[in-house]
Amino acid sequence: MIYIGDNKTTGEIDSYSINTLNIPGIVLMENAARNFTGTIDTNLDNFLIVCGKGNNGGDGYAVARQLVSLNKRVSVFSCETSDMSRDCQINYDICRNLGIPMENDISALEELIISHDVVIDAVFGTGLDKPLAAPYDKIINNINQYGKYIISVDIPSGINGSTGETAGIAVKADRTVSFVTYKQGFLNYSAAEFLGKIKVVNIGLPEHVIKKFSNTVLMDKKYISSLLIPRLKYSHKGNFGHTLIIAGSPEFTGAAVISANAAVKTGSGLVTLAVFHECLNMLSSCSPEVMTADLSDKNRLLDLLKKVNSIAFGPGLGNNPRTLELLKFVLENSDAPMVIDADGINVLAEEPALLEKLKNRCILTPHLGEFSRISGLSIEEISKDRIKAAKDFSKKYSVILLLKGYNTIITNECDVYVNTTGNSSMANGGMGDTLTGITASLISQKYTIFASGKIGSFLHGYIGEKLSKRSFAITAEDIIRNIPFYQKKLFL
Ligand SMILES: NC(=O)C1=CN([C@@H]2O[C@H](COP(=O)(O)OP(=O)(O)OC[C@H]3O[C@@H](n4cnc5c(N)ncnc54)[C@H](OP(=O)(O)O)[C@@H]3O)[C@@H](O)[C@H]2O)[C@H](O)CC1
Ligand SMILES: [K+]
Repeated sequence: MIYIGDNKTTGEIDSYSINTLNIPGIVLMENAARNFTGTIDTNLDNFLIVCGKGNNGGDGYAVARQLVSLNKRVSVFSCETSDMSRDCQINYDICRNLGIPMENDISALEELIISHDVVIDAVFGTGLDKPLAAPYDKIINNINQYGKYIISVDIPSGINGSTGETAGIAVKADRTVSFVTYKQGFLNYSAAEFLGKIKVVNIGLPEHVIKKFSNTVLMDKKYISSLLIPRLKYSHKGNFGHTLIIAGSPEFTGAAVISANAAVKTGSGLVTLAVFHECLNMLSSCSPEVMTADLSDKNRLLDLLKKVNSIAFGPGLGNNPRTLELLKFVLENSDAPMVIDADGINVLAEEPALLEKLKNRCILTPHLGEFSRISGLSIEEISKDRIKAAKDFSKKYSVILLLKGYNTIITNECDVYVNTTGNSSMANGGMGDTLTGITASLISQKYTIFASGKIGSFLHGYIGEKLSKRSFAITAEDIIRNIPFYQKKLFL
């Protein structure tokens, strides 16, 4: 499992390992350097390692030695040769003793970078604490301008590991090999262009140690598979629940159809789509398994509200008083767990008092704009720290919050899960409606609301990613058609 942490987390893990576990810092550094070196393609050669004076630089010197021991050609550029951290000094001295070519004259840097095939950036890691000034601005500019292939140690130098902001300028890495945790700042969209391909490696610490300091996790296939509930041979449709989808309006019948079809394909025993009267004759593209209901028939609706196992509310309903009234009616007459999306969220933003009624029974699935409306925070405020914004909201209202976007966040007040599946081939209308249907369907099948959000977002993005290998744009219909196949794959 990959945990997410900020600069403070690295410091805490470091000091716990050193002071409580009695692992000397130099051992941690050695493990970091060895595991970093292990990720480097064995065909690469001719490395220039650019080292700062802190422990990130120390990692760099240790990597230099590791590479030399693999018979690679290695040179080192030292940004500073005084006032180094203790472990940095030790590894610097070893490099000198081994006779590794070392340079510290900034006027030689450009030529050095040009004459090497790979630059390893070990200037700053989690200790970057101020804007960059000379000579570091020049060093980083040179790396970016002349580096043919750049691998950053822990963090691209110049990026703040906690916030993802740059210190004015930052290394644009082709690869980043990060230690122990995936840095929280990497989730900030502004950091994306600097990171390249990210890999997280351990420094010899068991998972239970890392867990002490982070409750934020990057979901992977193995984790999602561990959440799945196997279907018993003798189960029948009653075991897989009844999902009620309340969605659609004359302009947006598609949203309703998509959610309902996704719920069917995800395996809900029964699915009923409840729409306004004027939409009923527009549902020809609904999968034949979907039952329909007329929202103006209050008795039928009441009956459904009492017996269904989950309710998806919102896609395509319209942001208007009729939707708000309907939401109030649903909340007053049902205790079923709910997925609230799209216009369901928009009307909640108009009447925040209603949020009280969602306590412990609801997952909200806003995109950034919807989240801004319902939380009262600006998009800029949210973007600065999406995890914190999502967690605070979830805590305040006791709801599960699934904040959609590149690196979707799912949180239940204290634990945070980040989903990295999905890509821009899925950036088209109907994707959110699909996720809503999938999530509600999972809840009906006895998954917890939290697990449904996690599995739903992973599965949805996973299908999109797989299909995008052979298709340029992926539609909601493409996703829905492939749900059962990839759901099965997750069980393997
Ligand atoms: N548990 C782990 O994950 C381990 C990580 N390791 C590596 O250690 C670094 C963090 O090392 P640290 O020494 O804390 O910090 P840095 O090396 O990133 O940088 C600190 C030095 O940089 C100077 N600094 C900071 N900002 C600037 C700036 N803008 N301009 C110039 N100089 C700057 C700072 O100087 P000060 O004067 O501010 O003190 C420090 O000298 C982590 O990223 C990993 O790579 C361990 O190796 C193993 C355990
Ligand atoms: K670095």
